[in-house]
Amino acid sequence: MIAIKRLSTVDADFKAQMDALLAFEAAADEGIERTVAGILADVKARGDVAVVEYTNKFDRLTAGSMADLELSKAEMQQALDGLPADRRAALEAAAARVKAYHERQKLDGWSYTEADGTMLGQMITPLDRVGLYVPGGKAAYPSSVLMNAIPAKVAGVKELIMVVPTPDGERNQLVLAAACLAGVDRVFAMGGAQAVGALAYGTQTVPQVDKIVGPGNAYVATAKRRVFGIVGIDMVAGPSEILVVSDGSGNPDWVAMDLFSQAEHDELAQSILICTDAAFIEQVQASIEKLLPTMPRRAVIETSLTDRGAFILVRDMEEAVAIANRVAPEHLELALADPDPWVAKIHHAGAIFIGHYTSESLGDYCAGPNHVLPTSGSARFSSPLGVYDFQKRTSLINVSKAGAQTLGRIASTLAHGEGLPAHAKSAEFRLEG
Ligand SMILES: NC(=O)c1ccc[n+]([C@@H]2O[C@H](COP(=O)([O-])OP(=O)(O)OC[C@H]3O[C@@H](n4cnc5c(N)ncnc54)[C@H](O)[C@@H]3O)[C@@H](O)[C@H]2O)c1
Ligand SMILES: N[C@H](CO)Cc1c[nH]c[nH+]1
Ligand SMILES: [Zn+2]
Repeated sequence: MIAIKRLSTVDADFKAQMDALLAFEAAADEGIERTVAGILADVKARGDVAVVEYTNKFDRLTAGSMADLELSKAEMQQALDGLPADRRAALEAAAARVKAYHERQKLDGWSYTEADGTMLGQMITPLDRVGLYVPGGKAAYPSSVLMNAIPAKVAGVKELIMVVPTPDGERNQLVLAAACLAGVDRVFAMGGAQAVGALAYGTQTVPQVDKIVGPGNAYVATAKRRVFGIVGIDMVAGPSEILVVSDGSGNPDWVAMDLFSQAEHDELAQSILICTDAAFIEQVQASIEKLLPTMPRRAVIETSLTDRGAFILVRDMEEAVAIANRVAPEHLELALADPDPWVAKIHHAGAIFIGHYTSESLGDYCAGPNHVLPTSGSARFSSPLGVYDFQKRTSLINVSKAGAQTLGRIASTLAHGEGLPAHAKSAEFRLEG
């Protein structure tokens, strides 16, 4: 039997068990921190040479220089042109849906003018150049190309630099086709902390970007955290997570497969079922036993489920919702007979999948919302990747002569209060009489 942790809210030590289940924080692991710090320092010091060395080592390549790692526009176009018709149609359909959703997110500037003629406002500008991290270690992610690039394009970012690891030199054609379709400007076949370092510091070949976005494993998430400040980052989007809230309605096979769908990403992924019905938990366990042997990625799924998965039995839906908010999962499925009343009670989740027909996997590919989502509880303070991540706000202030009289007096008084006389004088010089 696959040994998945069993928790129940009636257990005396339930809170401690929950803390242990969630305490695991791969991106903060000391060993990973040390490795990533070393790689970043080396990339900063030696640029291209270090990036090529680490890429050869971790992705088992034999690149002689950075030129060997940059993909040409022609190669991307060939990948798009060479796609089988069904794949191209699926890619285009997903891209169109993602674009339509994200176009609604675009922020517009605004301004207003006061009675004395003073104008105040906010101007929105796109970022100049962004780095898109597309994961590629354990699986290939053409969908992540679309999720990263389309909102950047909608925002009007001028230059998109994509990095993607190509283990053993395997260049995934769907990934390249997606990059071509989405209008990515340059693509480098590199990943991990070395790719994040190259984008953050710039190298002889890789241009320094203003912001790095996109999901990745614990090395990528740790590297993004460490370069924050030199460049912007979107969020901590690490190993995938799913939390299914069930009332015992629905099909246990569907729930089992939904748990697998995130577990198959990574041994460090986390799949949790919260259920009000003990008998249904047993049915899901039986479905897991039945379905797991059929899964090509069963080894990854089994490790993820046994190391990080859990079944949590709750007394009622109020408890289920409270625990879901405590977990703040990347993906939350409400596998309920009547889900709608519970949606507004969820305050912390990257994305909510409502009702039995909304499998999380539809959101991964083509529903429209972004699949780059906050993990490790960071949905408490972070949002899905969106157009707003690629836009900046700048304040606009145009004070009229009359406005300078009113504001000048207020500013002068406060500046004297702060002991900053130059500030006071600068305002007072503009006062009349
Ligand atoms: N949160 C989200 O929105 C989201 C979306 C898609 C995928 N994901 C997650 O992204 C992750 C993708 O991970 P992946 O591994 O497939 O690809 P990845 O591209 O994130 O990582 C691969 C790279 O990690 C580096 N690396 C691996 N082992 C290393 C080591 N021992 N030392 C130093 N560097 C090392 C290598 O440079 C390698 O190229 C998964 O955890 C998946 O769940 C998250
Ligand atoms: N579930 C991932 C986000 O955690 C996204 C993805 C891409 N492909 C399949 N799944
Ligand atoms: Zn997924």
